[in-house]
Amino acid sequence: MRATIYLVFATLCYFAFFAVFLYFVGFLAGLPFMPGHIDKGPVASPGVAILIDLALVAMFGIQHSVMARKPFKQALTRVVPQPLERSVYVLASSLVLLAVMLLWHPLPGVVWQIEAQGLRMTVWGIFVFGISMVFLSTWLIDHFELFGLSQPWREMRRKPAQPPRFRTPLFYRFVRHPLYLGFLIALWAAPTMSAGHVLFAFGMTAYIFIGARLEERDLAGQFGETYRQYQREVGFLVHGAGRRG
Ligand SMILES: C[S@@+](CC[C@H](N)C(=O)[O-])C[C@H]1O[C@@H](n2cnc3c(N)ncnc32)[C@H](O)[C@@H]1O
Repeated sequence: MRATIYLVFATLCYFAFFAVFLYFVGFLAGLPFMPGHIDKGPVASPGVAILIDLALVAMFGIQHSVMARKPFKQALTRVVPQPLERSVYVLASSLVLLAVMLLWHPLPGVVWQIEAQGLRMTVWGIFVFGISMVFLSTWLIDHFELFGLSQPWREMRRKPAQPPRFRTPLFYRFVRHPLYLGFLIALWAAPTMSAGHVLFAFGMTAYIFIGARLEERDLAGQFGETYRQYQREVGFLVHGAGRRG
């Protein structure tokens, strides 16, 4: 019964994540039918809007970075059952991302606008490619493990917890962070780029670089020489660039 409740909770967290992820795609794309998006939302003077938006991005970065670290996970499992630790992280991340999007204050002003229809469509194609790369990368690592469903499923089937596995399929043979690369592509591939969109893209780009460095420190600790060898052979975000000697 307890294991079933865990699985139900984890499934709810998973669908919450999925809904927020879809909303994020629409937010970033500025879909006009959305109640709010990167260029539509609460109005404030530019100075106030910038401060609020920077605080939101910082909140996202801090929550992600702190909750993903081992000491926090260990502390969390003192109050949350081990099989639900990942689901709680997924739920917290989804809620924080939702808050960022709902509280986001658009900034007026266009930084660039592509006029040619063909070129606009090409940039939209690149955006879709970036989002697809994010989604596909989750499956390459282990989608259900990453989003906290495998853990309670194993508990229900009375299987032992599995240690993390290091994987390098497909994209991971060319760059160490394809999922983050997909995000970066989607953040910057905009046919019309507003000042607010640039602020969001800059903030998230900074977080991605910091987050990836922290993640690599953990991965090197977990997988030792195997990961350090991978760092020497495979580029950081671009094939052949950012290898660590
Ligand atoms: C949101 S994913 C991002 C993965 C990677 N940074 C990327 O951009 O593709 C973060 C999780 O993936 C795990 N991870 C990163 N690289 C991995 C690899 N090559 N094999 C298995 N797990 C990996 C990390 O330990 C972390 O739990």
